[in-house]
This record gives sequence, structure tokens and C-alpha cells, in this order.
Amino acid sequence: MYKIQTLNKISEIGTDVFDKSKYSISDDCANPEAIMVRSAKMHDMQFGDNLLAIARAGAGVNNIPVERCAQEGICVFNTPGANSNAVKELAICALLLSSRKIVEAASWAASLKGTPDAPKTVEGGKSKFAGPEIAGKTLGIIGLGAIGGKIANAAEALGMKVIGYDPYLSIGAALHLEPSVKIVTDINEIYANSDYITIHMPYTPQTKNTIDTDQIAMMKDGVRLINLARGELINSEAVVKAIADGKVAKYVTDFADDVVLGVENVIVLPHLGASTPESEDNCAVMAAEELIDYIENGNIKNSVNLPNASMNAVGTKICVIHKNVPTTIASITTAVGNEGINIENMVNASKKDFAYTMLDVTGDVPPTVEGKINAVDGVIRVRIIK
Ligand SMILES: NC(=O)C1=CN([C@@H]2O[C@H](COP(=O)(O)OP(=O)(O)OC[C@H]3O[C@@H](n4cnc5c(N)ncnc54)[C@H](O)[C@@H]3O)[C@@H](O)[C@H]2O)C=CC1
Ligand SMILES: O=C(O)C(=O)COP(=O)(O)O
Repeated sequence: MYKIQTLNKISEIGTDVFDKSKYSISDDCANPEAIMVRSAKMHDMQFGDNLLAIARAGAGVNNIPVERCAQEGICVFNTPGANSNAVKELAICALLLSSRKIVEAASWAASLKGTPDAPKTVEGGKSKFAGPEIAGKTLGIIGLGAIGGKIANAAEALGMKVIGYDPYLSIGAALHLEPSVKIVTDINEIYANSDYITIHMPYTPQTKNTIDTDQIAMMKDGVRLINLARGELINSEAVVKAIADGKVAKYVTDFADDVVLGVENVIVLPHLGASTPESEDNCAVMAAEELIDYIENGNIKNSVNLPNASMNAVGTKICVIHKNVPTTIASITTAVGNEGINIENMVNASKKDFAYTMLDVTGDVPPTVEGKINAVDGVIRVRIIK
């Protein structure tokens, strides 16, 4: 029985994908074979020997020690695009919230309960909540992946002019963009030309404070900023100061911190981007399918720390996670050959410092093989799947 531990609430549609005769699922179990997680912080966790994989039911993996996992032979997956529509819809909502003073107006209207002539009061008071339309304005998007790309097309459909910046734009993502979306290669063009700026890229130590005082200084007066990606990407102190100075008109963020909470012209949402039933189901199902294919077949799809690799084996599969260094593959195949085993098919792929080799072998696989491969310099983990 494989044990799957859930660290956050994972949609039942996803956990139902596991065959219950082979898998047990619980939020409290010792030494699981796999972990399903959303935003729980895992950097301080120690992992048991049985742990083969972690699946992030979502996009951002900054809560997971991805590099350490690779070193420990643990494959980390995420679910690319599975929650992108949910975030796109919230981003369109945020664009409108940043323009039309909807939050302030609704709370003012609610405060009129019990007053003598609310209908008359609202007509008299509504003008202070007027705000601009988004049509015809320029939206700058930083990061044109699954979410940024969908927002670009939706904003175009709403009549906005869209400019986007993404130095690592994939061909697939580019092909999904409306041709009218203008791609710029200098991020400063986004700052200089946008009435609204929204950021949709991963948070890493390198992307911390991508938007800070200097970047805000380049922006148009009255710019509206949206951050549904990660709080650390935009310096909260810098934005709050720019709001006080009148430079930034509004900041809508999905990430609470003590600096932004309770500040006028900042709307803080409680990390709601992916919180729709549809997105929670999509993410959980994709994460479960990734785990099952890896646990049962050794196939890797959508890993963030190991390469994608899959193979239909005719015999036994020997799956090896190893360092991406010269002679390791040769030493692995020699170790197998020395045991009198013939390799029928082989797949090898690498991602940065790590590599994955799958061997399809027929005939008897003596129990000594695993130890022989493990002894090869650079080998991190060996699994034999019959
Ligand atoms: N608020 C929420 O609930 C959610 C937040 N997110 C956040 O949004 C981020 C993006 O998600 P997806 O679009 O699904 O990921 P994605 O991987 O499809 O797209 C990210 C894009 O950012 C680009 N990028 C990377 N470094 C960049 C840089 N320095 N400058 C500009 N672009 C850069 C990449 O090339 C890629 O196209 C996630 O990493 C996560 O942090 C994602 C889902 C839900
Ligand atoms: O997918 C992401 O990156 C998210 O931020 C969603 O987080 P959540 O799964 O809602 O805790």
C-alpha cells in the first residue's frame, strides 16, 4: 500500500483518482511515498526515506525546497496551467477593483443601512466613487505564461491595449497570444507606458522585489498595480510610500503582510487566486495523475526539479535519478551489463544539475543490481519497477 500525505485541503475529485486498493490518503501519516501540497511551507521539513515525490497542486513551488528534494532523490511536480483560468478571472476583477472604487463604494453603501433615505443619499454621494474605465487603457503584463497569457487575451477582448514582457517566453505560450499583444524586450517599457501593471512570474531569490522604488519611479503617475503572483515580487514598503505620495493610485494584492493591510488604496485579498472549485479540482486531478504515473511507471511529467521522461517498457524498468555529470550513464549501463542483463530500451534526460535514466530490461533482474547501480558515483536513487 502506498501512503499519500496531504498537507493542505486537496479536492476530493483529485484524491479519488487514486485506486484505494493500492493507496491510502491521509493528512497525518508517517513516512509517506508521496505528498500532495498547496501553499504549506515545506522548507523546514525533513523527509522520510520512502518519499518518492511531492506534487504541488498549483503553480508556485517557492514553498518547497526543490533543489534539496532533487539531491535527496525526491521528484517535485506542479500542475502547469491547471489554475490559470481562476487567476485570470481574479486579475480581470482586480483591474476593475483598482479602477472603479467598488470596495469603498460597497462598504459606504452598506454603512447606510438604517439611515432615513438611503436611495437619495446614494445618488447624492456616489460621485466620490467615480473611477476610469479600462477600455482604451494600456495594461502591462510581466510574465506571459499560463496566467499572464490568458490575461493578455482577455484584456484585449475588453478593449485594452496590452504590452507584455517575458524574457523566457515559451513558443507554446507565444502561440496562444493574440497577435495584437505587443511583446517588449525591455521591462522598463512596461513601467513607462502602462496605466495598469500586473505581474505573473515565479518568486525566486532572483525575482524578489522585481518592483521596488526605482521601478515605481519610472511608472506613469496614477498607475494601478496588481499582484496576484507572490507578495515578495513587489516591495510593500515602496508601494505604500508611492500611494502616500500619489504616484500609485491603487494596489491590489493577493498577499497579506503587515505593511499593506489596512492601508487606504490598497486592496488585500486573502490569497484567493486559485480558490475556485474548478481550479482546485483541475490541480488535484493533475497532481494525482502525475504521482500515479511516477510511482507506478517511473514516468515524469511536469517536474520542476527533474527532467520530463517517459517510456513504455516491455520488461522491467530500472529508474535512476543521478547527477548530470560525465561517465555516470556509462557506469550505470556497465553495472547493469556486468550482471548479465541486456538493456532493450533506454531513455535519458537532464535538467540543470540532475538527470534521469530509465532502462527497460528483459529477463531476470538479480537483487544485487540495485546495490551495484547505487554504488555508481553520482547516483542518487534507484528504483526497480516490475
Ligand atoms: N494567487 C494565486 O493563487 C496564484 C498565484 N500564482 C503565481 O503566479 C505565478 C505564475 O503562474 P503561471 O502563469 O501559472 O506560471 P507559468 O510558469 O506558466 O508562467 C510564468 C511565466 O513567467 C515568466 N518569467 C520567469 N521569470 C521571469 C522574469 N524574470 N521576468 C518576466 N517573466 C518571467 C516565465 O517565462 C513564464 O512564462 C506562479 O509562479 C505563482 O507564484 C499561480 C497560481 C495561483
Ligand atoms: O498555484 C499557486 O501558485 C497558488 O498560489 C495557489 O495557491 P493555493 O493552492 O490556493 O494555496
